[in-house]
Amino acid sequence: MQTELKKEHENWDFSARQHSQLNWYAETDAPPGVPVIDLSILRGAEGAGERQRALDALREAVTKSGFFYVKNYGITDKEIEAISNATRGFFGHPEDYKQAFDRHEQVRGYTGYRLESTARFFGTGQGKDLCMKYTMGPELSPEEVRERITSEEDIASNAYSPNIFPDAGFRDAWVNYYERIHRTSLDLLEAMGEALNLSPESRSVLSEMLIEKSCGELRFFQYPDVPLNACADVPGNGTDRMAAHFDMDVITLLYQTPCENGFISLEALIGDEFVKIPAIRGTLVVNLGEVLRLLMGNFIKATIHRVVRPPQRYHLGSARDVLVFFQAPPLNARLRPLLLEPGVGSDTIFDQLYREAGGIGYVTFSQLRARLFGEFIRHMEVSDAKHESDAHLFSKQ
Ligand SMILES: O=C(O)CCC(=O)C(=O)O
Ligand SMILES: [Fe+2]
Repeated sequence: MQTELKKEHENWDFSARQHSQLNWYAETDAPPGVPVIDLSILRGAEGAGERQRALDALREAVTKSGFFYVKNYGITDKEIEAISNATRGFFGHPEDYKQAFDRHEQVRGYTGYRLESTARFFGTGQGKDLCMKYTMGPELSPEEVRERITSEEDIASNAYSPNIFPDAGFRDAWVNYYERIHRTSLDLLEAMGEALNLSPESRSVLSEMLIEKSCGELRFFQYPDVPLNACADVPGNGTDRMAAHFDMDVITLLYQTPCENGFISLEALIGDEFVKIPAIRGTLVVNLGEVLRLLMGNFIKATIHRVVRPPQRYHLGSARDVLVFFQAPPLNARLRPLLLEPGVGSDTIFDQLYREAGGIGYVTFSQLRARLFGEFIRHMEVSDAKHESDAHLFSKQ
């Protein structure tokens, strides 16, 4: 089944892998300002003193770098391997088989290699995302979807488009991981409310986002080895595998595998420098999204990040997989400003929407989302062809 693609792209590997065997970085490799926070301690495993220290580290991270790692988050290698290996196996099928599961216009199912362009959406740089993708959203009953949809824009948002899976085993692995990672995101948000000393009123606004099922998306990206001719140090080439952007969600939980050759592809803009974020064994990379930054009046950081191509000497063994969960509130969530310490906060798009809402006293996530995405649609007016000018570098390896 896998020979067709393997012939075209000799270095593409879709085999199942045991994650304990990968070439991981260690906890001591975490860059300065990006701490490794133990979720079991935040959940109370080692008493109040240790818990307070973890909360302090969390507060520091979310207000300064906007990036941190979590360990001991309670999802096993077996669960991660189940979703990863099922999806790698799927990607190994011939293109016409995979096309039957392509709903990329609804941000569901299969999205082919170099089909999406983060550069195009954000207006940052040029080129396509150098990976193939698979996506699921929340599994909701028709009634639950009806409750949450309040406008035409909600339907167009595709937040509740139906999921599509190639088979039952694949679905089980995806639904299991979705539920587990969603729970983890809620625990982290709860801890963050505490770490930031939010007022009881604000904690209850936060939990409004927490208690209902989110409209978050779970995506798997497989980035194959970057072809030699497409590497970052070949004159005239772009340098991105996924262009610089911030996430349009509340919180992002990302599991990345290390490149076999030690290259580090993910980078976060901390201060005015892009800092390498290595794949550390047993951790998730967590960053905060634009929605949370707006709700918190700029108090926390929605840090810009990107995925870069290796130089030529690192092209072999530069493949990496990413399993990323974007947590977002339900579209009908009633958002209100989060009250921070006196003197903190600024005039954001959210504050403006809230003022416009007047006596209603809330802004729905649907309204905020429409305004936010509206900001970016204009970049999509730039022709797709502009981002295809280097397509010839990727057709064969
Ligand atoms: O591939 C990665 O490591 C980053 C993915 C990412 O930032 C995103 O999908 O928003
Ligand atoms: Fe991102």
